[in-house]
Amino acid sequence: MTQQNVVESNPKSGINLTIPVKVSVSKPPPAPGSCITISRKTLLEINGNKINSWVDSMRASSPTHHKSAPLSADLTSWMVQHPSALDMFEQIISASKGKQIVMFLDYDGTLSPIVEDPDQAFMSDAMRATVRMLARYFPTAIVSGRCRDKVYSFVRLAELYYAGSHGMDIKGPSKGSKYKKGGQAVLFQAASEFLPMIDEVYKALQDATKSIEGVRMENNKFCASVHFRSVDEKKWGELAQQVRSVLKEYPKLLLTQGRKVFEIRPTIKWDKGKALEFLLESLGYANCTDVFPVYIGDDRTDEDAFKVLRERDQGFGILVSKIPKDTHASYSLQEPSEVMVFLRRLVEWKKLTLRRQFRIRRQIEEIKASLRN
Ligand SMILES: O=P(O)(O)OC[C@H]1O[C@H](O[C@H]2O[C@H](CO)[C@@H](O)[C@H](O)[C@H]2O)[C@H](O)[C@@H](O)[C@@H]1O
Repeated sequence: MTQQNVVESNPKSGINLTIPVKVSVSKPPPAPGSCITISRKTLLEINGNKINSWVDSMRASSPTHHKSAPLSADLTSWMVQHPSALDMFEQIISASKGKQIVMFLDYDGTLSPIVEDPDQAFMSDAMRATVRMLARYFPTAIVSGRCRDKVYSFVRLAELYYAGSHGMDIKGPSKGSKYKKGGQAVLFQAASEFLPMIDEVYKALQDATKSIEGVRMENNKFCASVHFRSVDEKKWGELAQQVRSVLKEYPKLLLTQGRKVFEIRPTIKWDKGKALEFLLESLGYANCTDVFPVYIGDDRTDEDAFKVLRERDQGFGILVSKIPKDTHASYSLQEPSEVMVFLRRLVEWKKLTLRRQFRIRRQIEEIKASLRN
C-alpha cells in the first residue's frame, strides 16, 4: 500500500478537492511535503467532512508524518527516474557544453534546512560563500515564496537576482554582477494592485487564528502565509475552518498549501515558472538555444519552474527531497548540504575550464609569435 492523492469530485457542484488516500499501486507516492492547490470552489464547499479532507491534505504535507514514511522499494525506483545530480554530474556538464549555464535557486529547504520557526531559517556561512562563488561564474537568481526583502536579509548577496513572493516581485543585482543587463537593475512586480488586499487578508487571518496556539503568520508582501508547523494536529481542523471563513470574503485570492503552510495569493497567472522565463528574457536569453538553465528547489511551487524547463527542453530541474515525489525535475539531491556540494562542483568545473581555455589561448599566442619571428 502506498499513499496517493486522488481528486474527489462532487458531481452536483463540480467541485474538486485533492486528498491523500492509501492505494495499492507501484507508482511513487506523492510527497509528504508536497503542496496541494485547494480551489476557491473547494474552500466554499468546506463543511464537516470536507474539513476532514482538508486536514488529511495538511497531514500529507508533513514530511515527518509517521504514516508517510516511504517504502525503500518506492525510493529505489524513484531514484532510477530522478537520479542524484551528484552521481550524474559529468552527464549534466556534457549536456551543457557550449551553453551558458544560468542558476535558479529556491531558498527554504534548498539553501537552508527546514526549521520550526520561519524567522530562524538561516543560511550557513559556507552556503553563502558557495553561492557567492557561483554568482561569480554564472548568472544566479534566488526564487522564493518569501517576500523579496526577507529572503535578501537571509542571503545578503547584492550580486544576485531575487524573485520574491513566488516570483511576483523581481529585482536584479544592485551591485557587483557582470550579468547586470545594460547596467540596469531589473524591477518587476506582477500584482501590485493586490498589495492592499493582501495586507487586509493578512490582518484578518491573524485575527481569526490568534487563539490557536502555534500559528505563525508571515506577510510575504504579495502572499500571506499561515504556518501550522507548530500547531497541535488536533487543532488543524479548527485552523482550516478559520482560514476558510476569512477567505470566503476574498474571491480574488487563491489558497495553496506548502510545507506545513497555507499560502494565500492573488489569482493571477504568475508563478515561479513565469519568473524563470522573465529572468531569462531580462538576461538576454529569451530566444537563445545556447542557454542552459538549472533550477534547484524542494517545494510544490518549484514544479512550475521545472515544468517550464521541460516544455522549453532547456537545462533541467533538480528536486531537493529525501522521499519520492511526483515531479517535473530530472534529477534529485537529498538536502541542502548536497546542494552545496553540487554548487561547489559546478564552480570547480568552471574554474578548471576557464584555466584550460586561458592556457590554450596563451599557447596559440606563443605559437603565432614564434611564427612571426
Ligand atoms: O520558495 P521557498 O524559498 O522555499 O519558500 C517557501 C516557504 O518557505 C518558508 O516556509 C517553509 O520553511 C520554514 C523554515 O524552514 C518552515 O518553518 C515552514 O514550515 C516551511 O513551510 C517561508 O516561511 C514561507 O514564507 C515560504 O513561502
